[in-house]
Amino acid sequence: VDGSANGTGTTLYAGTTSIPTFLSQGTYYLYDTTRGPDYIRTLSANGQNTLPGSYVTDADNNFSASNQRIAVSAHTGAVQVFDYFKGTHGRSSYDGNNASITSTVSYDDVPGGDGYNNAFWNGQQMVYGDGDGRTFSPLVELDIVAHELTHAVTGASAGLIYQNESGALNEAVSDIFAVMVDRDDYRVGEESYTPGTSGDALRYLDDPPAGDQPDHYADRYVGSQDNGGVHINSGIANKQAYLMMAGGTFRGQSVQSVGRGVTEKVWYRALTRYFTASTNFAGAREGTLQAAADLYGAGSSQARAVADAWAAVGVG
Ligand SMILES: O=C(O)[C@H](CCc1ccccc1)CC1(C(=O)N[C@@H](Cc2c[nH]c3ccccc23)C(=O)O)CCCC1
Ligand SMILES: [Ca+2]
Ligand SMILES: [Ca+2]
Ligand SMILES: [Zn+2]
Repeated sequence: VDGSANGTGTTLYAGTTSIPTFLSQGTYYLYDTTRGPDYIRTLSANGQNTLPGSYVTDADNNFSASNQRIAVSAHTGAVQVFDYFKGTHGRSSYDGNNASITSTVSYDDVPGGDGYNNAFWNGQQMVYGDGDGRTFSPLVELDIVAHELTHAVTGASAGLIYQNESGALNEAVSDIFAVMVDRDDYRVGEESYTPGTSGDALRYLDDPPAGDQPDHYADRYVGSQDNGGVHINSGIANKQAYLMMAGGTFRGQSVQSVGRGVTEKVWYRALTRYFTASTNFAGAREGTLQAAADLYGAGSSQARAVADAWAAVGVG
């Protein structure tokens, strides 16, 4: 699928003269067999809640209908995130072993009513709602796809338990790699969040409080909502990563910018080699410091930036 804006897509069967037996000749699918996994594929639940749903097809490979464009967005996003983890981190799919990837769009509309206002990784595949048109338009933008597929990477590596501090770290890892893939901003959800309002986003790594999140450990949520605030306290680690990327002086602590390239390498190495299921924010500081020491040396300016950014958000 070339994923061009007008929704055309060329499904690739490179390397195979015949297509998978169950796909019909002369019909186009969002089904990519060219990157290592047996398939990266995108289907539709057609508003129902049965997964994985049915293939989204087109006769002339011009996926221009609105339902097709939604599917193309999720599909090209999945391919781009696959390419990111492979190209930048040498990871072949979310499990490092070319696991196939399935996405399903148009999940679980309210019967005769609004689209589902969320998206998720269910342990096996990515699932996207069409949104209600007020809070969200279809949640298939690149940074949300990257957020969801990163949950799969986390699940196949650190396995950070999805509650309290380890859950907030799980969430932050997904937001951090969301902004690494969707490289032109530090925000998550800006394309699909509140279609009637421009300039806002679901979350802001540069300014977590703009998304009702804390940006300092002293302000962490300690209640039981949202699995102990996993989408709330992620703001603390999100801000730490932002300060590594962009630098700045925050609450009196100066941090030297190391850029997105160093930040993504440090956080990827920490996630895949040092974080475990129960890693909390203190553990995340240790893991990112160790990763920076491995990559650049314990006394390096990069390691210093990691420590300063954690200090700025009140950890360590
Ligand atoms: O992956 C995640 O962390 C979120 C998964 C939420 C979910 C979990 C379990 C079953 C169903 C849905 C989905 C996203 C999320 O952050 N959801 C938040 C914010 C949100 C989206 N839609 C909502 C509707 C109502 C309330 C909050 C929300 C949440 O579920 O809290 C990630 C990027 C955008 C959507
Ligand atoms: Ca973004
Ligand atoms: Ca908006
Ligand atoms: Zn998440």
